[in-house]
Formats: sequence, C-alpha cells, structure tokens
Amino acid sequence: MTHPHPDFPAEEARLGSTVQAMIRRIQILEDRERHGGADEHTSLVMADDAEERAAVLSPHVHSPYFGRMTVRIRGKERTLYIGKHAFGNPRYGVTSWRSDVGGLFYTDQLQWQAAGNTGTVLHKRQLDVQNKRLLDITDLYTGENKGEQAQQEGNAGGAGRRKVLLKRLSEHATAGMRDVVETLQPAQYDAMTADPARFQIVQGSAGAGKTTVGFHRLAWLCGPDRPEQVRARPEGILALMPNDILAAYASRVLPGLELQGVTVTTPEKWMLSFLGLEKMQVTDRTLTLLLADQNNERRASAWKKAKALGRASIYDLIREHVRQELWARLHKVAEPSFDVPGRGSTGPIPRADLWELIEHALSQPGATERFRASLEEAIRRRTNATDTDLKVLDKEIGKVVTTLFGRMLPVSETRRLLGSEALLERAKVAEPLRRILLSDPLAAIPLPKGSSVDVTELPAILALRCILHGLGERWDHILLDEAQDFQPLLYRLLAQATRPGQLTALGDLSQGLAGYKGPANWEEVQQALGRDSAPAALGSASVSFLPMTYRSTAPISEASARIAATYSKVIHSEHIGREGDPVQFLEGELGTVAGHVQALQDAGYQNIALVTRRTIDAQRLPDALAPFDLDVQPITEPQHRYKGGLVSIPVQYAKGLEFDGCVVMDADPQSYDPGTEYDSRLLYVAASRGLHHLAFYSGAGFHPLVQG
Ligand SMILES: Nc1ncnc2c1ncn2[C@@H]1O[C@H](COP(=O)(O)OP(=O)(O)OP(=O)(O)O)[C@@H](O)[C@H]1O
Repeated sequence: MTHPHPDFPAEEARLGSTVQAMIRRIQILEDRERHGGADEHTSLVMADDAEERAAVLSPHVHSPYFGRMTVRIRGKERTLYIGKHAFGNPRYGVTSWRSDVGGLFYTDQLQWQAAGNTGTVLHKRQLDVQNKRLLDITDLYTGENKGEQAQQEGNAGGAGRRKVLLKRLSEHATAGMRDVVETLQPAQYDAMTADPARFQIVQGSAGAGKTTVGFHRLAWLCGPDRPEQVRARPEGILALMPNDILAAYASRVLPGLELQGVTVTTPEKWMLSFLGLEKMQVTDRTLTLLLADQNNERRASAWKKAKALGRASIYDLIREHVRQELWARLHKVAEPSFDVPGRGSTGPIPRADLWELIEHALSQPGATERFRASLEEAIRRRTNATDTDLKVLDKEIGKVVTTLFGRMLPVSETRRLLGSEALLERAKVAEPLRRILLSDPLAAIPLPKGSSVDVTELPAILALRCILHGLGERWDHILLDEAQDFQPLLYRLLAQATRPGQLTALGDLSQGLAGYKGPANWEEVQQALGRDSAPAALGSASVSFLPMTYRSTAPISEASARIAATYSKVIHSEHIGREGDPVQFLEGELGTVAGHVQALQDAGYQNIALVTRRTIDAQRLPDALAPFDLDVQPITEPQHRYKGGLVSIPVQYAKGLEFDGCVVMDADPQSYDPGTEYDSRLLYVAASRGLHHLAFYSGAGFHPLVQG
C-alpha cells in the first residue's frame, strides 16, 4: 500500500526495528529465567524478576508506541517515541506516557524545564500501530508556524488530534472500560496530572471521560517520575465505584494501565468491611420512600433527615457524644492506681489528669488506642517503668481502657445517640437539627428480615468507629467515582483514610440521582475535605472541569443535553461533534423494539442496552422478547456482570456503563414523571448511554423532554 505521508517508509522501518529489539529483549529475559545465577537463591530471584519483566513487556510488542516527539535539549535535537510502557533499549527506546517528558505529548506546552535544562518541543506525531504494523501517521504539531500553535494544539481543536480521536471514538463499545492513553486530550491530561498533593474533584458531563481520566490518574500517580511523597503503589490504592457492576466494568482497564493490585469496591462495602458487618443487608429506605410515597410532606422530611445524617458536621456531633459519655463514665469509676513491681506505685491518677488524656486522645481518630498510649506514658512518667514493666500491667491498663471506652459498638451506639433526645441535647445538638434527627419519616417503609443497615446512617456509624479506633493504615490514594452521590460526611471520613491530599473525586452534579445523600455543590465537598486538615488550605480540594464530552455522537449528545438543561445549573459542556444516526422514536407493540434491535445487530452493533425505568421491567424483557428470537441478558442485580451483547438493565445500574446502541424503554410521562426532577435526571442518564445509536420507545406517547 502506498501512503501519502513522506515519512511512512522510514517510520515503518523504525517500527520493525523496535519490535525486533523488544522480541530479542523478551527472549533474553526468558533465557535468564531458564539459566539462573551463581547459586540457587540468586537463580530463583533472577528467574522471578526476569519472568515478570518479560510478562510486562510482552503485551506491548504489538504496539510498542503511539507517538513521536522531536525535542531540542541543550542545543541537541532528540527524537522520542512515546508508548504505554518504557523500553530502555539505547537505540530503539520508548519513553513512557506517564513520564514527565512523555506527558508533553498531550499538552499544549512546548517548553519545559528539567534538571536545570530547558527543552523545546519541535514536532509531535501520532502513529497508529496495531499488530506490529504501522497503519497511519498524523502530524499533530509541525512547529512550522508557532503563532498557530494554539490552533494546532488547543483543546482537541487541533485537526490532527481530532482526526485520531474521532477514529478511536467511532470504534465499537467493549464489555469493559478502555484505556485512552493514545488519545488523551489536553484538558483531560491537565485534570489527570492536577497537583498530586491536593485533593482533586473532577466535574464533567456524561461521557466527558471522568472515570477514564480518574483511572489514568492512578496510573500516573504510580509512575516512577512522581516524587516519592506523592507516588502511589497500586496495592495502596482504593477505587470506590457506585455499584459492583460498574466496579467489575472499570476493573478491566487495570491491567492495561499496569495497575494490578488496586482494590476496587463500593463505598458501602468498604464501610461495612471496616465495621466487620460484611454480611449485613444494606437498605436505602429513603429512596424507597421517595419513589413510592405520594405524600409530599413525608417525602420532604425523609429527604431532610437523610441530608442531615450525611452532613460533615455529624462527625463533630458524634465526637461530642463520645466525649460526654466518657465524662460520665469517668465520674462513675474510682481513680485508678497502678503498682509497678520493683518501681513503686503511681498512686491514684486524678480524674482531672485522666480527662486531659481523654481530651487529647479525642483530638484525632483512634481515641481508644491513643488514650491507652498516653495512659502508659503517664504511668511511665510517674514510676520510671520500662516497656517490660508495662507488659506486666497489660491487663490492668486494658481494664481501665475498657471501663471508659468499651461498650460503644458503632451500630448500636450511633443509633442510641440518634434516637435519644436527652443524648442529642447532651451532645449540644440544637434545634432544628435535633428535631430532624429524631423524626422517623421512614416508619412505614418495611425493614428487611434479619439485621440491616441503611445507606444514610452508614457514614455516621463509621464516624463513631473512626473516632474510637481510627480507619486503619492510610491508603496511598483513594478514587471516588460518581462522587455527586455521596455524603459530605463520607468525604470527611475518606480524607482521614488516605494520605493528606490523596483523593480524586469524579462526578457530575447533573447526573446526581441521590440528592438526599449527595452534596448540593462541590464547595460543600471542599469544606468537608478541608475540615480535619492542617493547614486547611492544603486539605481543601481543587476542582477541574472537563469541557468536552466524547462518548456519543452529536445527535445523542444533543438529545441528552436538552434533558439535562431543564434542571441543571451546571454549565453544559460541548460535544466533540461526531456524526451519527439521528435519534429514533419507536412506537407501538414491543415487536417494534425487537425489529429495531435486529436491525442494529445486522448493522454490526453488538453491545446494545434496553434501559428501563424500573427493575421489574428489565426482568420481564428477556421473556417478552424471546418470541422474537432475541437473546436478552438481564442485569438487574448488583452481582450481575456486564459481559457485552444485548442486555436489559434498569437505569440506576446503567449509570457509568456504555453501549453501541441504547433503547430507552418506556420513554413516556407515565414512567418518568415530568413534574419530578429525579425522573428527569434518570431520563438523562438513560439517554446518555449510547455511543453510536439512541432510540426512545413508548407504547403510549412520548415524554415531553425527549421530543425534539
Ligand atoms: N481522550 C479520549 N480518547 C478516546 N476516548 C475517550 C477519551 N475520553 C473519553 N473517551 C471515551 O468516552 C467514553 C466516556 O468516558 P467515561 O465513561 O470515562 O466518561 P464519564 O465522564 O465517566 O461518563 P459518565 O458520567 O456517563 O459515567 C468512553 O468510551 C471513553 O473511552
């Protein structure tokens, strides 16, 4: 095939040499694995190491790099090839995308400083390499007209970048999240690399690449170029996804980003595991009430109560309760005295001294252990006891600690506090908060059989545990997806569970489905994150905005943006302007949907979702469509996994997922109440799931928001 780019033959030859060099390297490593070192131990260590390095390198042979940059450093021109994995061969080396210099490939920046030298980017080129073959060359920046650099390079505005991106976006959906290392856009790169020492919030509309950018940020934070104090280890990272379906979907991106070992779970599971309550059922009775109860007053008070329970200041309230409880207990017990064999006695330790220790212990998480440590210190000071002496007193010290701090189990103690006017008053909770906390708007919503805990009370329960026992070893970094749906109180706890500044929250205020839990705005989150940090300025978060959405074609993006515009105050982002099928409207019997799906499948779309408003409808669809010879997999339980193909899925589980084609079932005012903002939000989530194709189906007239 002849190619118009004059450098094609040279690049092809260079690719061939790099591939050969990589293959040789893998062979050498594999040989080393077989022919070991001088002794058995060295052989084993070397073999393990070589095997691992060969295994890491192997997947990259098919596409060793995707970009090339010419840079001038100290007057000398150098050509760098940028790939997903650094390859250190002196002649055919590849620079990692995660390195500082590799990062220049993504930004508009042409000058940089490193080790006292200033470098200049002279040329940038994208190389489409697949299966060891060079398919295309696109020059992104040629340096010919520096005045037009911004036009060449700005926000996906650069024609080269845009061409490569559109090609990538027109590919078919997969059953898992993909990495976009080759086509990260400048604004995404900026959000990904935002100050690694500060909490970060990334706001962007559906399809802006928030989740994608978040996972790339994790890879970047683990990169060897990051300073040690902010560098993360994959096994030190906690990624919190809103449900198990999305957790499994997102986890598929981990190996490609060299992030094996990251813990991916849901916030609820993380909280329950801390509390040792993994078996407990989790309810969301507020949501049940909001969806089912027609009484506006009850709905309003359920909303208020859930909001109140999720306030960041609940932490202070619980701490004050613990403090009051300890004060009361302290005055019920005798002043303890410790006899240290061979060293004498402490004599009764005055209550006032013990209270000072308690106050000090409560100033940070893990008061119980902190109190014990300072009590031991007090004994040491009074008797000159050594560590060995203290061991003898282990039980006695333990008894004092338990008398004061024991019998405060997180679930029962939190519920005891939140259900008692006297205790709330003692904890200095003023009106109207006291009344709201004591109200029981959910009384009519049945509780499941067996023990259960509600999502709205979980953070408060964890706060008690945190105050008394801390949250364990801090994570290197925490990622929180769909961050608009979680309580400010949870943020406050997460800030204590991770290293200072090490949390990235990804969210879209217009997709918030849980306003009764989520923050009203990002300032509330910033405040929650900054509360326990010293200095507070470092603890508060920066917010980055992703200005462009990528997932869907122009007709789909416009249809979904129209829905969001009716309730969202967030400024809407632009879409990338990818052409595609017009949005379709399907009416009549279910057979219409079946025919439409078959046509989509015939057109080559494999991953198709029928998104329903209610779970029960998603459960029924497979049987209803079976007579039309359609094999529909239902995804209606959190433990179900999305494996691709044709699925029926309720909208709350479709959030965060994407499909080649999406049919929004029952897009009518009976299913999505036009007077309820929550329903408009659901409709937006449903309408924004398709990459290439969107259809609305209704058997009985369309919803006003979907009609063009
Ligand atoms: N730079 C990029 N290059 C190629 N594809 C991209 C890029 N950025 C985003 N995408 C694609 O856009 C789609 C949406 O990305 P992602 O799911 O991360 O968005 P999101 O903002 O988290 O969306 P949602 O709010 O709906 O969950 C994905 O298919 C992703 O691969």
